[in-house]
This record gives sequence, structure tokens and C-alpha cells, in this order.
Amino acid sequence: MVSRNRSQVKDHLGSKVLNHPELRNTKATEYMSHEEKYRYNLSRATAMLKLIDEEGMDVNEISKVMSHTVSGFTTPDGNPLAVHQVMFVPTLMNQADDDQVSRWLGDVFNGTIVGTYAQTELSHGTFVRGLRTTATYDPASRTFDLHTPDVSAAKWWPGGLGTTANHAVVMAQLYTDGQPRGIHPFMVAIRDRETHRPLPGITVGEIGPKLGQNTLNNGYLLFDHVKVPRENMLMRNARVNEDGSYTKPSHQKASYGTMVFTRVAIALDTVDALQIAATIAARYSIVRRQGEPRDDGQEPQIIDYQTQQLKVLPHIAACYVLRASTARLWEHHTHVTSEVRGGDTALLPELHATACCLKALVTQDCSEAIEALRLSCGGHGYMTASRLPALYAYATAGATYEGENTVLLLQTARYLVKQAGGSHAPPAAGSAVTYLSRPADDTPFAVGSPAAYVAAVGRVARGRVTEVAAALQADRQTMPEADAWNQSLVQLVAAALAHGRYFVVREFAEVVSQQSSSRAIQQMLQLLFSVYLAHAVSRAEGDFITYGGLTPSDIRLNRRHLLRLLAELRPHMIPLTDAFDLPDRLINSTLGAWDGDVYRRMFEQASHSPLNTDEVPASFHQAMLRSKL
Ligand SMILES: CCCCC/C=C/C(=O)SCCNC(=O)CCNC(=O)[C@H](O)C(C)(C)COP(=O)(O)OP(=O)(O)OC[C@H]1O[C@@H](n2cnc3c(N)ncnc32)[C@H](O)[C@@H]1OP(=O)(O)O
Ligand SMILES: Cc1cc2nc3c(=O)[nH]c(=O)nc-3n(C[C@H](O)[C@H](O)[C@H](O)COP(=O)(O)OP(=O)(O)OC[C@H]3O[C@@H](n4cnc5c(N)ncnc54)[C@H](O)[C@@H]3O)c2cc1C
Repeated sequence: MVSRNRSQVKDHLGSKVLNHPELRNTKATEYMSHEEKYRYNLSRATAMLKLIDEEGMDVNEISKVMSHTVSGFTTPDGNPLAVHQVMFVPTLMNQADDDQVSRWLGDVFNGTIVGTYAQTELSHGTFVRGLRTTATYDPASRTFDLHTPDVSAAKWWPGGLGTTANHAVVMAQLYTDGQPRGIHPFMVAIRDRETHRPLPGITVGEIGPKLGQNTLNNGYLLFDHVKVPRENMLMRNARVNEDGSYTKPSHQKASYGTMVFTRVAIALDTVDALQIAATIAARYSIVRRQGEPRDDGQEPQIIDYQTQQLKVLPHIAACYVLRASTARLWEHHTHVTSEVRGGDTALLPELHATACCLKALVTQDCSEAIEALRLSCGGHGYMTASRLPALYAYATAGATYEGENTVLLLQTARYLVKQAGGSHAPPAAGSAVTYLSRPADDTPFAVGSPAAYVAAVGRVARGRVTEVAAALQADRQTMPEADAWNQSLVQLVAAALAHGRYFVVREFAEVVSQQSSSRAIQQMLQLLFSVYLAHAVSRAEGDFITYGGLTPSDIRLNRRHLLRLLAELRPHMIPLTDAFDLPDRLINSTLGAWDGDVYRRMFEQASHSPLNTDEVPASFHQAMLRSKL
């Protein structure tokens, strides 16, 4: 398959799965048991992997398959092979050395090896340095001894570990020569390839039901002195030689590379979920009529209520803005990863900082937006068949996994305050933080000027970062580092989010300015951008007065401006969501189909309830009569 961008991959695979003999026909899974749901989702995930193989996709393209538009259709309750695809395979590709890649990859691609990424433990997820699974090297046997010291150190959460995977990349504390060497990745067989039984010394199982994505097949895993050959430590970055001597990686955090990659993929993918939710809410908001009839005798379409426009339209603008900025992050990641593979890690700290804050900003914005869109559909948005609850469950998981959002924002803040204080290596050309070392952009604020808004967003980011950096610096003179840091946590998180917002709007400003295909498209992008900016100001008015140079009068003007813009955007709402090009079957919502035939679909889905099979269900005789109600 020739190289294509993510949107082309999504469209290509979307049409493939809709026509695929094993994937095109779907079943309603709401009434299935946990086991049936797992079996259904697993068989579809397997068919999807075969399809990917038939398409001859490379690893970079496999990660694009994570697109929720496609995976939400193929595996509606969560893909038990997602972590295999998105984390296990990329970890092998990027952290195993060439010999190891050639040893394992054939079996990975022929399906003999199915893997997971086992890092989090019951008592430690965020603080990776605190993980307690040990891998102790014994030069005599040339093996590592993998051990779980007690139940709190059990691996807990890895996707696909429950009952699907037969291998895991296990992140463990390495000991050689009696010395702790930090967290390193190990390729470990956990189940027999033929019988699928747990191997000796391994305890493994599934962790139980969750808010959503119940067939991700998250699992637990404990080791009782399991022997792993020396050659199974992933050795592209650090090495343990036969005699136990240790070679450090070129970058202290080289083994965290998979997390950086997955954060970028999650940011991209959560925007897919928002696009689906926005399409559903937009379509429902024109079909739904409710209220005092107007002059034409018709009840109003709910989208003509100003409050409804505020609930729906800014999130459509956000789809466009966040899609563009996350796509830029993906390109940046691709570039930096190739530099790192060539031994140059100079750009890694900033990539890490940017990936952390965009993953956090996007998953937070998208989960809040999807919940607002769900509420905009009234009672029907609460129904599973609207798909909005599942989209929310999906987006909000992204706020926790692959680094809890607050913690990630603090990583970004750490980088920003160092940059503001000049204690980090100066940023490279094209860096996203050069604004911190320049005078503030004093473009005067003017309602209606996107450039003036972008400058104000920049002043907020700069003000937030420099203020908290100064407070931290002052506290450091009078208290220990950890206390000083803790005194500023809330402001640090706000600073990182403000920086993320500035990154997003600058990237989109560039996309708009570079767009040259037609004047109409240019104008529409300007309108979407104006809505996004005015909404961003309305959500953080205090910040724009405190740091952005806006006056209370500007704030009032912006509120009116936003409502005017929403009215201007309203006639374009359907074309703008149609442009996401989501076929009905991929949307899979009673409320969001293209023809708007909502009420018929509501009844049709109710007919699937097993409680409607008999006029009088057996439970009436078994429970109600016996209790003499
Ligand atoms: C479809 C579903 C798929 C998704 C399935 C989900 C999978 C998962 O959730 S897998 C588990 C993911 N877990 C996490 O993301 C854990 C989050 N925690 C961490 O990443 C780290 O522990 C940390 C970054 C929060 C802290 O690490 P720590 O070792 O304690 O580092 P310091 O805070 O002391 O920072 C030291 C230094 O290192 C830099 N750094 C940290 N991470 C990276 C990185 N990935 N790349 C590059 N650099 C990194 C950090 O910036 C510091 O730099 P200096 O300030 O220059 O010292
Ligand atoms: C659906 C799902 C799938 C997952 N899949 C995998 C997987 O495949 N493999 C895997 O290894 N893991 C997986 N995980 C685990 C996930 O990566 C962790 O749950 C996540 O990193 C958060 O860590 P935690 O649970 O320890 O949260 P905690 O760190 O305990 O968070 C609890 C609270 O403490 C706060 N907090 C913690 N530390 C700090 C700090 N330093 N400063 C300020 N506040 C702090 C947080 O902000 C949060 O409010 C998955 C999780 C979920 C929900």
C-alpha cells in the first residue's frame, strides 16, 4: 500500500470494512453477556488485523487504524487487540534492536505472537519510577529473574492481557551487578502459544467491568521468579551484556518512547470521536422540533434556540481546529522520532512537553464537548442507541490512560518554567516556546480580528507561565523543592493548558493562511476559527482580563460577538458535519443518520429489548407475583 495521510487511510479502511464479508454485518451488542461481547469484538478485531495484513500496511499506518471512526464500527465495545497494535508492535519496532526485530516480527505479523504493554501496577501508574516489578540479571544462567514482590505490584490494566495476549512487553526495574538501573522493557511469554495456558510462574486474568470499552480485555499479571533469557530485554537503547555489564541509553527516557507515540495517537483519535458526536447532535438538532409553534404553524427546530447553538456549534468549530493541530503534532512526532533513531535527541524534551499537553487538552476538551453534545440531545441522548454515552466513555478514558491529564500537564509545565527561567537548553528554531523569551505581542485586542485574538491567547499563555515560574522561584528560596512545586500545582496546570491553547490556535492560524484552494473555503475556515477563538475567550474570561489585555468592555463585546457568529454559522452546520464524510453505518446512531428518520429508528431499536419478546415476561410470574406486590 502506498503511503497516505491519516484521513485517506481512514476513508480507505472505512469503505473496506463496510464491504468486508466478516465485518460489514453488525449485531447489537447491548444485550450480550460479557463473554459474548468479548467473543464478538475479538473475532471482528482479528478480521480487521487480517484486513490490515492484506492491505500490506506498515507499522506507521497500523497505528492510524486506531481511528475511532473505523474501530468504533469494527469493535464497538473496545478492541481487545488495540494495545497489541498501538503499543506492543510499535514498542518492538522502536525499542528492540535489529536482531530482536527480525527474531519476533515474523511471528507477530503471522499472528503467532499477540502482545500487550504491561507497565501500570495496582499501586503505581503515574509514577513510573516507582514501579516495583523487578528484573534481576544472573550472569551465570544469562537470564533475568522477573518477580512481583507482592500483590500491590501486580500489573493491572494492560489492554488485551485479560485473556487475549500470549506475550507482553513488561516494564520492570532492572538490577545488574546488584545495582538498580531504572525501568526497562522486557519481552515476556506469558501464555503457551499452542494451548494458551498461563506459563509456569505466571498468574494472569481479566480485571472486571468498567465505565466503557468493556472488551478492551484489560488484565492483571503477576510473576513468581520467572526466568527470561538475556536476549529478551529490548536492547535498542540500553544493553545488558552477558557478563552483566550495563550500557546506558542515549537518552535517560528513551524507554518512554512508546508513551510519547501513543499520546500523539490518542490526541488525533479523540478528535474522531468528537466529529462523530458533533455530527449526531447537529443532525438531531435540526430534526427535533419542540416549543410554541411559530408563524408558519411549525414548532421551532431546537437548533434555532440560541442556547442550543451554544451547546452544539462551538464543538463543530473545535473539530476543525483540533483536527488540524493534532495532525501537525503527528508530523512533528514523525520528524523527531527519525532524528532520535539517528541518535539526535535534542528535540525530544519539547516533543514530550507538547505531546503531554496536547493529549491532555484534546481529551479534556473532547470529553467535555461530547458530554455537552449528549445533553443537547435531551433524553434521547441518554440512550445507548444514540451512541453518545459510548463516545463519552471512550473520550474520558483518554483523559486517564497513557498518563493522567493533570500529571501530563505538570510535565509540560516543568518544561515551560525551565524555558521561562532560562535553565533549559535554548529552544530550537521553530520551537513552540520561543514566545516565552520574546516581548509579549502587544497587538491591540479587537473583536472580529482573529490575529488580535491569537495575540491575546499568546499573552495569556505567556502571563500564566511567567507568573507561575516567578512564584515557584520565590518559594524555592524559602522551602524545599517538593513543597514549592506543590504550592504552585494548580497554577502550573493552568499555565500548561494556556500554552496548549496557544499552540492549537497558532497551528490553525497557519493552516488558514496557507489554505489557497478557494475563497469560499478560506472564508468558512475563518468563520470556524472566529467561533473557536470567541468561545475560548468566553470560557476563560478571567484569564483574558488578567493576562490577555482585555477590558471588561471587550469581554461584553466578545459575548455578543460569539452569539452573532453562532447565528452566522448555523446555516452551514449540516454541510460542515457532512464534510466529515461519515457514512451512517460508521456513525451507528439512532439520532445521527443522514435521513433524519429518528423516531422510526428509536422504535426499531426498542424492538431488540429481550423484555419485549413476550407480552408478559417470565419475571412477572417469578418475582412480582411471588412477592405479592
Ligand atoms: C485504545 C487504547 C490504547 C491506550 C491504552 C493505554 C495504555 C497505557 O495507559 S500504558 C501506561 C501509560 N502510563 C503513563 O503514561 C504513565 C505516566 N507517567 C509518566 O510518563 C512518567 O512517570 C512521568 C513523565 C509522569 C514522570 O516520570 P519520571 O521518570 O518521574 O520523570 P521526571 O518527572 O522526574 O522527569 C525527568 C525528566 O524526564 C523527562 N521526561 C519524562 N518523560 C519523558 C518522555 N516520555 N520523553 C522525554 N523526556 C521525558 C522530563 O521532562 C524530565 O526532564 P528534565 O526536566 O529535563 O529533567
Ligand atoms: C481504559 C484503560 C486502559 C489502560 N490500558 C493500559 C495498558 O494497556 N497498559 C498499562 O500499562 N496501563 C494501562 N492503563 C493504566 C493507565 O495508564 C493509568 O491508569 C494512568 O497512567 C493513570 O495512573 P494511575 O491510575 O496510577 O492514577 P493516579 O496517579 O493514582 O491518579 C489519581 C489522582 O492522583 C493525582 N496525582 C498522581 N500523581 C500526581 C502528581 N505527581 N502530582 C499531582 N497529582 C497527582 C492524579 O492527577 C489523579 O487525580 C489503562 C487505564 C485505563 C483506564
